[in-house]
Amino acid sequence: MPDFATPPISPFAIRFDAEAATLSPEGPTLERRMSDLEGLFADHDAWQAAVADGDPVVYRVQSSPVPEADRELPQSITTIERGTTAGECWMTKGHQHPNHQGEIYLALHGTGGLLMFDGDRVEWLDMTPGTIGYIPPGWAHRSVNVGDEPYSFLAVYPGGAGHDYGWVLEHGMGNRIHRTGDGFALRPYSA
Ligand SMILES: O=P(O)(O)OC[C@H]1O[C@](O)(CO)[C@@H](O)[C@@H]1O
Repeated sequence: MPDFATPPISPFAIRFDAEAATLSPEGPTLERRMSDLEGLFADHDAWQAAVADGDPVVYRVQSSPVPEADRELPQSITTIERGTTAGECWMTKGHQHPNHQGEIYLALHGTGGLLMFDGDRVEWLDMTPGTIGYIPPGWAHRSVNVGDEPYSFLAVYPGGAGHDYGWVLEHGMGNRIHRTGDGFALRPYSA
């Protein structure tokens, strides 16, 4: 499996294939299965049943070789499979940057959304191919697949930003995203 490069890194070109949703050269690929999303779906029994029933891959993150190290600027492509758990759309875990730094996402394929929460205000951005979603410092962020096919997006973020998953478990994300007969709906977090 490819590794991250070790700083100091010499300048290099990264081939971005938006159609194939790939970065080349490749760094590591992270796979998140249903079991990795413990405590995040509202219906714990449905989550547990999905884990028992094959523990499906919910999303994959393919990185370039640029590491998550201070002052570096890593990139990755995340692909979230289509699916729901008790009606809740499949999504990333979501995280806060512990030292509050911004980030951008560029939607590549499928239909998704970017849910952001600062502990008080909640924001939702529709993400369709070509949309850049800007995540300001201090906003926890989660991507959601609300469409009928896999949803892919490119992320570019400060390497020292970090991932605080505990913040999301403690504070929630403000809303939950449910599939409905004709699309999707944002519902209060407790629902
Ligand atoms: O870290 P999470 O919440 O599982 O989400 C994965 C996504 O977030 C990132 O860590 C960037 O914020 C990417 O690598 C990937 O797009």
